[in-house]
Amino acid sequence: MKKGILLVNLGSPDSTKVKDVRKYLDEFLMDKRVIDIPRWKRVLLIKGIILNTRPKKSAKAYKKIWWKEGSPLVVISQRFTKKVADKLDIPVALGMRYGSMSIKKGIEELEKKGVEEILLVPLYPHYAMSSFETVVEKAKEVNRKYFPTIKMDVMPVFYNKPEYIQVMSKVIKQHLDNFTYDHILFSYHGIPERHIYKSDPTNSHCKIDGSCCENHSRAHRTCYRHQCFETTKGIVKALQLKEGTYSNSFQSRLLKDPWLKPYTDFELERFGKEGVKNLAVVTPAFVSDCLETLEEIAIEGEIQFKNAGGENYKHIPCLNDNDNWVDVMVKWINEWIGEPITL
Ligand SMILES: C=CC1=C(C)c2cc3[nH]c(cc4nc(cc5[nH]c(cc1n2)c(C)c5CCC(=O)O)C(CCC(=O)O)=C4C)c(C)c3C=C
Ligand SMILES: [Fe+2]
Ligand SMILES: [Fe+2]
Repeated sequence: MKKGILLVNLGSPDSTKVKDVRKYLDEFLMDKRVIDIPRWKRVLLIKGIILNTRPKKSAKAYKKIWWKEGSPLVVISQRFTKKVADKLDIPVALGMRYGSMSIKKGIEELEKKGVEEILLVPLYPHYAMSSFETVVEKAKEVNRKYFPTIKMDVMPVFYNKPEYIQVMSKVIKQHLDNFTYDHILFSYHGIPERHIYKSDPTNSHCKIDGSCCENHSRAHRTCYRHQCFETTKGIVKALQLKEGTYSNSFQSRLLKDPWLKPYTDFELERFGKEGVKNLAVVTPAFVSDCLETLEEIAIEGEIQFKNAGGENYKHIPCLNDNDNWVDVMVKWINEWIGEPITL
């Protein structure tokens, strides 16, 4: 069977125009795995309230970080895809969960090249129903509906894989060589606490307390909080970071329900007030820089920290199209080519 690879990232609006941002947010926020409330309520909330104000605010934020080639997330994902493709003998395509570069177009591209078996690679290190799961479910739906003869495998999450920890640690180390830090903040994209309970297959393990994420459980296969903590632990071990010089937080909240804590913006302010002078922030939930890292962390985060008394601030870039990261992805793909994953 002829094999091919489909890399999938989140996607961005087509431009920074309010109408394009509204179209993108409409698709994104109407996803039942992102805003997980009954459909009629989602329609009222998203189409009736959020889409009246959020697109203007988000468009303003996108304008601050947009590149002349387009959205950083899309451009970086394209560069990464090209580098991966150049190192493989099989077709590699890129699709996005939301926006015009759809998963369907990605599969079509592979089908035209005669691909009969696809490895789907969600470009998320951690499992969340609003990231990894929605990509897999969408790809399966498109697969069943439009390409029923194509076989599809899924690359699992890689939050604790030694190669990912190693490449992340190397990038962090390189960026810290010329930055003397007092503290490193590991800021992960947040999710509503409710999503953690919903993704717990045991219905009883996850309590979002001080210990559940430490106690072994099969719930951790789908526990975003546990997986984020494991990524931090792996990097801390690899870089031999000292206790008390690092911590975790969760960013990018939307709406009023409780999200995973502590919240990044509150932590940035607290650090500034409590006398941390030199702060480095790393964002391991994102493999590519995007609105949430370039605007929320690199621009707004620095302002929040310095306004509270901090002095020096550094956002460590994501893996992006780093050559070592490309090699890691190529290694994992080659392992699949040799021995397909059966889920
Ligand atoms: C309930 C809302 C949201 C959940 C849950 C959520 C989870 C989640 N998101 C990412 C990765 C990214 N999100 C990005 C942007 C973004 N996220 C939300 C909302 C939720 N995300 C919104 C509304 C937006 C759009 C911008 C805005 O209006 O704030 C991005 C950046 C996209 C870009 O174009 O650069 C990424 C990447 C993950 C990994 C995740 C769950 C773990
Ligand atoms: Fe998000
Ligand atoms: Fe837990």
